Amino acid sequence: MDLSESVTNYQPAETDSENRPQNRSVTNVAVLGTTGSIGTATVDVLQNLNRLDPQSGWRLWAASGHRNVDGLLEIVETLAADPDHGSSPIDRGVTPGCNDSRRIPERLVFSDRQAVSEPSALDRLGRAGLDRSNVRFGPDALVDVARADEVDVLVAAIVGRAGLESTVAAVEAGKRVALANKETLVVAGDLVQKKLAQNGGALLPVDSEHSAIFQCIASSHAKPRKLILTASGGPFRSASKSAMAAATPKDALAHPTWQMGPKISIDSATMMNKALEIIEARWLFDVSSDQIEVVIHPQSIIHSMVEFVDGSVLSQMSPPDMRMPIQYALTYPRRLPCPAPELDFRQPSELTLEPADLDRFPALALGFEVARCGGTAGAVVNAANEVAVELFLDEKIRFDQIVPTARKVLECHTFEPSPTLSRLLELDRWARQETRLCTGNVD
Ligand SMILES: NC(=O)C1=CN([C@@H]2O[C@H](COP(=O)(O)OP(=O)(O)OC[C@H]3O[C@@H](n4cnc5c(N)ncnc54)[C@H](OP(=O)(O)O)[C@@H]3O)[C@@H](O)[C@H]2O)C=CC1
Ligand SMILES: CC(=O)[C@@H](O)[C@H](O)COP(=O)(O)O
Ligand SMILES: [Mn+2]
Repeated sequence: MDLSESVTNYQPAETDSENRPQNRSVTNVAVLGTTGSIGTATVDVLQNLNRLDPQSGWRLWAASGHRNVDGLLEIVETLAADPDHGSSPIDRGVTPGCNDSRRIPERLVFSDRQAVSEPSALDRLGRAGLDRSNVRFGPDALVDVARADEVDVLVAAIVGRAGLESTVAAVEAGKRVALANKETLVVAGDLVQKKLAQNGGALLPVDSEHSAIFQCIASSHAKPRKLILTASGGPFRSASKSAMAAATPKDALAHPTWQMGPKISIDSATMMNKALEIIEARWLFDVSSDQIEVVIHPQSIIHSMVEFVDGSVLSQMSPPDMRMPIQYALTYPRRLPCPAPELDFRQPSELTLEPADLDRFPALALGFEVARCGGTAGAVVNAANEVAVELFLDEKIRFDQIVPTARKVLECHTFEPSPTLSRLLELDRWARQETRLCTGNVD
């Protein structure tokens, strides 16, 4: 089944409500990775939708954090004080506000058990109105949330391979998944696509480039001939190789246009982010690697482009603010006012496009190769990259060692074309160990 078709054929929220338990007009959203950059932007979108969406109500039914206990509790406290959160439009019309218990997420997951061991954290949970029975610990609790009957939409906002199992569980349960966690498709795109076809859910892209492509395809109802991914070029777009070799974590984290978590910020600096996005696009839109191009667009206004068979090219533009693609994945096919700023074409501005430098950014060739190979290649490169990024942030390797290390680990592995999920997870563990070994960082 063509995934782009399954995405565009997805039935909108109006028809969903008939099938929901108790005919709820409130959409229950589970945001995994709530404390992160995408997670907090999603909470802002939900609060805004409750103020503006006359057709439905939105509730953060489940939230998760890993280490940032205070951050998660602050989010719970903010929502508990928001009279619109969790209420349906009927509640808002008849009795403004909703009962307090619905403002508080029904499930709170701390995926790192150790993070909540202090008594002060447990006290604060109680003061926020959380019943201890609603709080779960450990990675298995993420999977339970992703499958829960009450969940209408899962926002997959955990960073890295750690987001894989919960995203797969939601796909298996036939949920609408708003996918920020691109690593899921990098590691297991083929398997996820097959599970999606079997279970009838929907995978809606949150990643800005893929949301842009999806918006172009959805509005033209035609199959694309080519996908043109835009890349900002990151903080080292014009840097020399020697400057990149000497780059510190602080230099590399300073993304010119986007505010993002540390791992994706380093990926943008090496352009491994674009490599991961090439692989993500290959699986999400069921195109071959030959149908994908990358072009540098430093302003991050054109989020990507699609070329059709007649040579027409469509692009999607908006300011660099993730709340727009997040909201579209939640409300598709409806468009609603969004808290993100607007473009102002009355101000002088420049939108430029330039070719990518494959020599200074070897990640791009690696991305195309992995997208072409499929099989076990994505899991291995992803794991090696995740470890190499951590090592760079800990100042154990240089910036310019990240991508060559990922390639080296890929070349050390024996390719398998049709791995199972458990085999991919085994290779993920192997590649992490191999990365530490080949960089001399074994504990
Ligand atoms: N930020 C952006 O603008 C964009 C991000 N994306 C993708 O979205 C995903 C999230 O990115 P971003 O929000 O920037 O990342 P952040 O680092 O800001 O947030 C990561 C989230 O994942 C949680 N987390 C970290 N490790 C684990 C783990 N082992 N198990 C469970 N949860 C964990 C963190 O919890 P805690 O903080 O509590 O430890 C946090 O909630 C990534 O896959 C990224 O590539 C895609 C496009 C744009
Ligand atoms: C916001 C988003 O989608 C990021 O993936 C962004 O694309 C990163 O910017 P780069 O283009 O520099 O990788
Ligand atoms: Mn992106």
